[in-house]
Amino acid sequence: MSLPTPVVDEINNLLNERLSMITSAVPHPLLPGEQAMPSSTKSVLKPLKSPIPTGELSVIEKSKQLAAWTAVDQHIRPEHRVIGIGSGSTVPYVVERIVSKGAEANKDRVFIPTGFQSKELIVTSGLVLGDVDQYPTIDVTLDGADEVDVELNCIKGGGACHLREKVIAEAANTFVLVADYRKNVEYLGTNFKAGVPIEVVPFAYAKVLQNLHHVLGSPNATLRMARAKAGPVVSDNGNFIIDAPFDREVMVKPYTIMAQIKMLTGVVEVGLFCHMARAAYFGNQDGSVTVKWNDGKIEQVKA
Ligand SMILES: O=C[C@H](O)[C@H](O)[C@H](O)COP(=O)(O)O
Repeated sequence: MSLPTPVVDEINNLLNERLSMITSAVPHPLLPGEQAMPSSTKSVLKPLKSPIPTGELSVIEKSKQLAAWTAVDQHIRPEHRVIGIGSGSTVPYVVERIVSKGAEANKDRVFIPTGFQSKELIVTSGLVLGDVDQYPTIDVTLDGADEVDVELNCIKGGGACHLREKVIAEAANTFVLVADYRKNVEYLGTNFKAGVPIEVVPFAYAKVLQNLHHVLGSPNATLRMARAKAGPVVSDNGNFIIDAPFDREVMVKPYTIMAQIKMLTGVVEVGLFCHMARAAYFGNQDGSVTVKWNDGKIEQVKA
């Protein structure tokens, strides 16, 4: 049964009137049970804040900044939504560059930290914080390194963050390293003499040390001690860190020694990242950036 034409017209007029009120944002009396709309539905973007204090940078800091800025410009694309933020002294420049793109560019993005330091960087810059358990797939992760060899294997963990860093690196479709020129070496252990950082559960540290000394050939492996606290460094995961130096003939095959260390019971993670990085960016003293790719290509980028 159809309604008479005057009734249909009446209903249509009422609907059109109500629609024009809504679209022209004219407030209308509330219906029973209806809630008032917020006065504006437009989200207000808070300004972001750079983590880098203003002032002149030393040559090394400038090199870190160049590497970080170039890597951000080349690897964070507008469509990227989930970004991993690594740890160390080069990463603040990564965040600085991301922040410089503005609140609008970053408003739909979430940033995944590799530890306490990067979490603080993300939060204090005004970026949105997420975690890898919410975002197990990351578009791109940018991180520092203690040293990087010709095949882009690297030592990480100088700041005891390598367990989370490896998880965030593995979760990323693209993992990119940023560092200054001192980290660009032929084989690992060239300038970084402290050894391979190894995160161990506290209960097992003495046994792991014994194995490193007598089985794996690192007689000088030591438990990392804290500087402003009595006792050992405790990682963000509540574990201890051992630093294990190895001879050159061992370090030229980092994957082999990484696998051997990882097999020791009590070891949580080893600070050797092998065959993981897509590219490594090294800022140079002359203001250029050396970019090494995982296919062996090397580029020089002028600032
Ligand atoms: O645990 C710390 C991390 O692996 C760092 O990314 C690494 O130590 C490099 O740090 P930096 O950029 O300060 O040399």
